[in-house]
Amino acid sequence: MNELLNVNEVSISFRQYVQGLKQKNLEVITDLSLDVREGEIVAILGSSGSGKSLLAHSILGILPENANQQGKIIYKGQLLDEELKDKLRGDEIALIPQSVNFLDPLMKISDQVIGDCSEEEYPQKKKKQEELFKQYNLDKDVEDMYPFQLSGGMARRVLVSTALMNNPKLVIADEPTPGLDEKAVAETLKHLKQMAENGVGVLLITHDINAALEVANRIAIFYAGYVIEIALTSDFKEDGENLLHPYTKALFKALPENGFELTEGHQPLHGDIPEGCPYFSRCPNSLAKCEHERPHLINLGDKKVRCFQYEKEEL
Ligand SMILES: Nc1ncnc2c1ncn2[C@@H]1O[C@H](COP(=O)(O)OP(=O)(O)OP(=O)(O)O)[C@@H](O)[C@H]1O
Ligand code: NI
Repeated sequence: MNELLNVNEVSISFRQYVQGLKQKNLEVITDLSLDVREGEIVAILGSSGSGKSLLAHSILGILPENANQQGKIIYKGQLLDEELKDKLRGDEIALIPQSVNFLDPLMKISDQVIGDCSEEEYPQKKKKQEELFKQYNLDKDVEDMYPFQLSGGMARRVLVSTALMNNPKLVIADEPTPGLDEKAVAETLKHLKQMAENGVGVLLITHDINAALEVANRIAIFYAGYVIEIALTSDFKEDGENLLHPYTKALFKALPENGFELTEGHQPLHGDIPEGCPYFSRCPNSLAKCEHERPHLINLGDKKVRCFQYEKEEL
């Protein structure tokens, strides 16, 4: 599978004013690395507020003004700078937004799915929209409806159709499942799978571990703004023996089918990250150096882990 997206040591922080004119830098994402290949679903699993949407917005080039980004994002071998992001956004790189509020309440559905286009382009775009509606089970009369007339499931299918209008190569789905009933979740996940089968690379942002386990090929686990492990989804099956990081192992044990065995403590918050390994205070097998030294993301081939225990195995 060819590599599509390569996020290389990206950090995102915000300048904040504290006590008058004193500035503080609040780092939300630190040295984040991950890659997505064609036809692959990579899930990013992290708790609320861990910076998942920020990563999506950074890839799309829609970060807020006061954000500061470091590191490199490579798309198909090319540096994804602001100019290229502008060019590809909504085209080769598409977002399935977190909320159906992204739909314009005052605009007819077909017009917003098709988007701005020239008169010459219109017939072809209209044809594509009709094909997508058929594929996603949206009746012809939905075309002339307004968002308030759609059920939740229909609105989600409209968002999926909108993302697919311009045949994207990379789709970023930002928490597409919260608040949906079981059937709608299954349907959304099925759509993501279909995209991947058609060669699209999908970055699935979620805090729903079960959704990630169901469709992803690989799962990147966020902890305190770091990716602490990139695991194969199959590592979460059976007894979880193949998982590497102690946090991922704890997460696995906390799955309902494994008895909700939670570890003590909580994730350090932005701006309060210790100088050493962010998991040090909770880790059952920490080494002396973990307190003051931070491990990098150790490359073990398809899998990666940020933990000194695996240093000797690095490729
Ligand atoms: N414009 C901003 N200025 C300052 N801090 C911000 C700004 N936008 C986001 N943040 C900070 O970044 C953190 C991460 O936000 P983000 O929306 O990426 O989280 P998330 O992982 O997507 O959460 P959720 O699961 O709730 O969607 C927030 O907790 C907030 O502290
Ligand atoms: Ni979010």
